[in-house]
Amino acid sequence: MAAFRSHSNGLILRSALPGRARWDMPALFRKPLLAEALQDALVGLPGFLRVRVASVTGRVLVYYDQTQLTLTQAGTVIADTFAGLGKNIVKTLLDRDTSAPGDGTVGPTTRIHQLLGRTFDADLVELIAAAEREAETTFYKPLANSTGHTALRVFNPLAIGLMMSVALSGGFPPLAALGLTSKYAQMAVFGGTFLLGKTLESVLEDRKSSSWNDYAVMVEQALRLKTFRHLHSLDMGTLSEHSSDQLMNFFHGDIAKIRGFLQYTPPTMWDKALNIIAGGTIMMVVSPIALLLALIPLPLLVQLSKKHQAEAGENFEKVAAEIEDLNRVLSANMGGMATVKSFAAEAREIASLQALAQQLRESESVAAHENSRFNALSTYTLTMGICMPLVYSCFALMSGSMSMVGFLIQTSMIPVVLTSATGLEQANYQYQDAKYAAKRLHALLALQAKIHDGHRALEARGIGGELVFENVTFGYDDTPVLRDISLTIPANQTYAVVGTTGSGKSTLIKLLQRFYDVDGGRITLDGVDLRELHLKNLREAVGLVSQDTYLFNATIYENVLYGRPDATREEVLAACEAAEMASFVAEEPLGYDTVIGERGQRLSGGQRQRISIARTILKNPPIFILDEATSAVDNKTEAAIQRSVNRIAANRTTIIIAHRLSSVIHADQINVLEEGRFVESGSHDALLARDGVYAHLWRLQTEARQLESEVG
Ligand SMILES: Nc1ncnc2c1ncn2[C@@H]1O[C@H](COP(=O)(O)OP(=O)(O)OP(=O)(O)O)[C@@H](O)[C@H]1O
Repeated sequence: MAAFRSHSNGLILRSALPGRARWDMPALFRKPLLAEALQDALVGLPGFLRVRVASVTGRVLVYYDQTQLTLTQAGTVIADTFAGLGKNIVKTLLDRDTSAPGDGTVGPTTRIHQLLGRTFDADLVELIAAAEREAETTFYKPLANSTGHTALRVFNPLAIGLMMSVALSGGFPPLAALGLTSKYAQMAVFGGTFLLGKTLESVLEDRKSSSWNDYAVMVEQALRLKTFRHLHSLDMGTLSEHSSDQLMNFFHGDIAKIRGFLQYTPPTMWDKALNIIAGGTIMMVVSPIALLLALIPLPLLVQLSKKHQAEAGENFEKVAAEIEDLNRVLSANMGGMATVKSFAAEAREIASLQALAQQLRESESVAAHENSRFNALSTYTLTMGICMPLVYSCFALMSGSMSMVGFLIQTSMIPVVLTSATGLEQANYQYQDAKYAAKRLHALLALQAKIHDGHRALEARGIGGELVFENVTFGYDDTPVLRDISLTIPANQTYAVVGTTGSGKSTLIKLLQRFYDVDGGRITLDGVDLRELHLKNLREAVGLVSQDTYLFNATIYENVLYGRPDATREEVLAACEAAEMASFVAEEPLGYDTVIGERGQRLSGGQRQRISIARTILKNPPIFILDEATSAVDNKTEAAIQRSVNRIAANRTTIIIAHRLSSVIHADQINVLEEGRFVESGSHDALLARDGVYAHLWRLQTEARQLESEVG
């Protein structure tokens, strides 16, 4: 579709495909905060499927739903949203944006980023530019080292050509004109310069490699930090859409690929470009005809390269996706080795890995074949490029229209120029790799947290602990999980929630910690809606012990200390004592300094739970939640955990979620949840007297216990 211009609303349409359009928005150019604010405001608007606002290029890219919006409407919404950001916000963001580089003018770095963003992949350039800003680094130093190194690499073959011309002909006339007539003196000058040049070349080669490496590593670190920070800003709902393997792949795969690209491609491309410019200029001075002949195959080479890039890009995406699949299977197998073995499913797993590996091998073979075909063709084309000017120069030398000096310089420059136009495959490979990595990272960084931080601070010490669920309704998707439930938990009371599997008990706790927000109704703490509280304050106020509490591959002591990192050793040991850990810690050869393995796998379920309880005791939150913590332990451990829980619950609001009713009989109130609704509430005795759902469950469990003890 033809691009049209519309200056009236500050947007200039650059390209439009069905459902996808890109506009220039000069007001956003080099205004990262403003761009971010506009992007935040556009994401989630009706009809907007994906939005990317790039300050580096000053462009807005939108994928929109054509059934809801026309192109013109999408443009109008963008302009209106920008206008609706509010003059004060825009001014504040503008001030902050422009204050960053100093004087508010467009600096050379930004200009270069903008140019690069329009020439190369905008996602990639923007990511690198953002990382540069964060790491406070630029590519200037490595670029300067590269330039010096390449200049010397061009000069050195030139010096050899000049030495040969002095040896084979009567000397170098410009030097003779300066009074240096002796061939030996001229040779000494060129030889000395050559030696000096070579020495400097190797010094700069070292500097070039190390400065590009330092730059790439700094960008990588900044990207890693940015991604890590962003992941932590996302809510559980958004995070649960990605597997942990996918999340790890952003760090191990994508960010590492961008570093690999920066270490190799820019220095290589810059090196080659300078070689072509410097060598081409020298050839032009010596013989423009020879240069023209050398350039004849270039259009063909460009065509070949374009075709190759398109095919390589497709192959590349396919291979990358297949590697991801393969890694996912590998990682799932490594994590679930015990399950695979217990189902004797090794052969099945090996077969599925083999099938994926075979598919990957075939795709890689297609990609490699395409690469080698391109290499062979481009080398052949270049050889033709070397032959033609060489033959011409020989004729010119024989006919006397080219001097020996000119001939030797010419022949030393032809390979410099033409070899620089080849060997781009690896650089292109790295570029494609980084381009797709940047695309994935951009999609991740564009995800918006659905949970927004509140503005009210609440000191943990000042919290009373009254919790109220008021007509709360919630569903993970369209299916409701909690249906209009209401419950008041007075401060310092212990309330239990019991009910069948899937009735929504854990969901209540997730809402309480604002991992998700309620769809309807509200939850209050001391009368304040949770959505108004600072998330950090809220989560500091809640201590959760659940079956899947994460334990780190560190010592027992360090795992408990995680509850309050500034606690003293005495406080940690007191928390461990309150959690009745002494007996099992004493059996460990290194006591509290025993490393417990990944996720605490060297310990039993009951031992892990006691560490988790000690961690929460150390945290000392005003609200304590126990989610299914005793379901997987024996009676003795359950009794130990129960004693610890009673100690914690004594002076704080406590919610116990349990299947085993024996662990909740002392609760001030027991609430029975069925299909997202509270169906019974009361004390243990009151509920037994009522002879409803709870009494039925109690009888079932009591009979089961009796049977167990008789069999035992
Ligand atoms: N992240 C999620 N995404 C989608 N659905 C979910 C998610 N977590 C839970 N559910 C669904 O919500 C319902 C309630 O789950 P919840 O974990 O709250 O139940 P529960 O009462 O704690 O069950 P259990 O006693 O087995 O732990 C279930 O149907 C479950 O499948």
